[in-house]
Order: sequence, then structure tokens, then C-alpha cells
Amino acid sequence: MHPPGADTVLVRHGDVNTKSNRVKRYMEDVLAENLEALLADRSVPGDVERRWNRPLVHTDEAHVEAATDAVTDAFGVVSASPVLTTSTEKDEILETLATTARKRYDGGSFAVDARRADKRLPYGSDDLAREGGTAIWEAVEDEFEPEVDLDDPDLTFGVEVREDFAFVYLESVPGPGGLPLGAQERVIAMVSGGIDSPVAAYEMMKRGCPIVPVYVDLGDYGGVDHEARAMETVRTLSRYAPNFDTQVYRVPGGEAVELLVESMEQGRMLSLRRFFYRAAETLAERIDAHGIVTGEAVGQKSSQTVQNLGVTSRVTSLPIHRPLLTRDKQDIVAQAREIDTFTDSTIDAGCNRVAPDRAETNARLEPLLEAEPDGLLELAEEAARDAELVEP
Ligand SMILES: Nc1ncnc2c1ncn2[C@@H]1O[C@H](COP(=O)(O)OP(=O)(O)OP(=O)(O)O)[C@@H](O)[C@H]1O
Repeated sequence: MHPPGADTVLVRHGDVNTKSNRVKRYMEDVLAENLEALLADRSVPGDVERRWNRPLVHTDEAHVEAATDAVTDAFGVVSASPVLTTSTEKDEILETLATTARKRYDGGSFAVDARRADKRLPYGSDDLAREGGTAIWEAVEDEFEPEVDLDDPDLTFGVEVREDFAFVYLESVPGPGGLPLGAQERVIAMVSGGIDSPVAAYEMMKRGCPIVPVYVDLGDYGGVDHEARAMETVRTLSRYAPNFDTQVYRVPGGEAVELLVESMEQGRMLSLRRFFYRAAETLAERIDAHGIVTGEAVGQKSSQTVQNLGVTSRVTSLPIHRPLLTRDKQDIVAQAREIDTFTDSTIDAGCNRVAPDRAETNARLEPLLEAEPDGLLELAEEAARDAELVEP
């Protein structure tokens, strides 16, 4: 809900504020570009202005909520509010609170949350909260029986006073937090179309890393729907990054899977992981990416015991980032729903089972290498060279 007449969105970022001024300026520029791209991609009119650690989006009242929704999808944004702008004069702020209350208060408890950035102003945030509360009360007492509740109010009137302007708002919509996308270098994101890998990719994006999605085509063991699922999740992720290239590298893995199914029982899934990581490493070197992201979590599957993760990781000297390493499945599923990749991930893929009947849970490198078919890693390097770039 926005105050009547609100035509601006106040954007708050968090981790960017912990940086030195030079880095902060750079990151704010990156964030501003991303905000503009999100607004344009969603056809929401809005001009981004960078001001006092708080970007502002100027739009019109009809679009102020859509603009808020768009900017709270930007990585680096902690929250955003549709705001009404006033001068820093206390009387004008109080009058704005009273007018807002007359139009938006509908009974129940309320509170005023006031902040003041400029300590030189002749009033403090406590004065503003107290006098603002009185102004609101007086504005609505004829019609309602207002009640102040500072702990759990039904409606909070926010006031933020900056150097030149003050802002009045009624809600703070949470964003993902993190750092602006593009503030870090890019990484390869291995996407299988399962529930976990898109969430893992999203988590890296949230820390500022653009992703290069990689899907390994499992040949007869994968299938059209398996690939469609992976592509769909990347398409959903790309909505958060409209100004970044999210084309997918499709690595042909059918030959390797067949070789593994024919020649290996124990440890098959681990050698398949080794194939994935070596292919990803080869590709990363070619396109200058700086790590490999997977959706693995300790103990989530038999292939993901700490021994197995340790052994499979040794096929590459690139870091394998596993942002979901310690997360519970329920929590990952909840996040997949929140970021909208859950439904894509649960399309029935109808693919054949690559896993053998008996899963290896306690891998050791030497025996695994002995059991692994010769030439598997060369096949991975070749597959990476043959990878095609496809639109998700
Ligand atoms: N066909 C594939 N292409 C690219 N990456 C894959 C593929 N299969 C698995 N991966 C990567 O390996 C990780 C572990 O694979 P695993 O088979 O355990 O997961 P999954 O159930 O297929 O998918 P997810 O982990 O996304 O739920 C995945 O999170 C993903 O990062």
C-alpha cells in the first residue's frame, strides 16, 4: 500500500554500504543499471536517480507499486518503499502524515517509525515519532478509535528524513539483499533442472556473480523434457537479470553416460560428476569464468556424502561453489517457490535412470580412478569444446 500521491520508490541497499566510498560508488552504478534494466524489461516507466546511498525511482502513482515490485527483484536491494516526498520542515511532514492517515488508515493499531539521516535538523527522530503519532491520531479520531502499538502495529507510518527531502511511506517490501549483479566476476552454474541447482545459481547471483548456465545433455538418458525443465528454470532466473546474457551452454554428455552405464557399477554417479566438473572446468577456461556452482548439499543424496563431495571435487582445480551445502531440503524448496523456479523443476522429466542399484557413499579416489573407464575425462574436455550455446 502506498500513500496517496506517491510517485517515487525509495530503494535501500545493505552490503553495498559496508564498502569504501570508491567501491560503493562503483556498486551503486552497477545497481542503478540493473534497476533500469528491470524496469524496462517489465515495461514499468521509471527514472533511476542515485542519491545519498539511497537510489530513488521516479515514476507515477499508477506505476509506483509495479516499480517497487520490480526493484525488489534486484540483487543488492534490501527493501524498497513507495514514498510521498515532502520537504524536511517538520510541520509539512506532520501534515503529510495526517493526510495519509485520513486516506489510508482504516481502524486498528498504528505506529510511526521515524528516521533522520541529517543530525543537524532542529528535531530528532523521537520528536517526529511522537508528534507524528499525535498528528495521525487527531486526523482519524473522529471516525475511529485509534490505538498505538509500537511492537506489532496493524499499520506503520514510515518517515525517513534525508538532507534535502523527507519521505513518508506505509510499507517496506523486502528485496533479496546481497550485492548488485555484476559486482563480481562470472561463474559457471551447472543446472540440471532439478529443484536445487536453480536455487544455488540464484544464491551466487545474489552475491553479485553473473552466471553462465551449463546443462549436460544426457543423451538417451535425459530427453527433451529433461532439457526443457533446465531451460525453463534458466528462463525464470533470467527475469532477475534482464541485462545479462543467460544463454545456456549445452554440453553433449550422452556418449559419456552410455560409457559409464556399460562399464561401471560402483561409483558410476561419482564418475559422472567428475565428467561434469571437468567439462565445466574446460569451458570455464575458455570463457573466463571463475568457479563452478552446483546444487549439492551435504548428505542430501547418496552421491553427496562428504567423502563423495571430497573425491569428486578433486577432478578440477577450480573451486566448486556449493551455496546450498548446509541447507535443509524444505528450506530449499521454500526458496525455489519464492523465486519461482519450483514449478519448472517439477515438470515430469521422464528420463531414464543412470544410477546403479547400489550407490557408493564412501568413495576413495584410487579405487574410483581404477574403476573409471579410460578416456572419460578426455571425453569431458571434448564435450566442452563441442558445447553449443542455446537460448533458454
Ligand atoms: N544434466 C546436468 N547438467 C548440468 N548439471 C547437472 C546435471 N545433473 C546434475 N547437475 C549438477 O550436479 C548437481 C547434483 O546433481 P544431482 O543429480 O544430485 O541433482 P539433481 O537432483 O539432478 O538436480 P538438483 O540438484 O538441481 O535438484 C546439481 O545440483 C547440478 O548442479
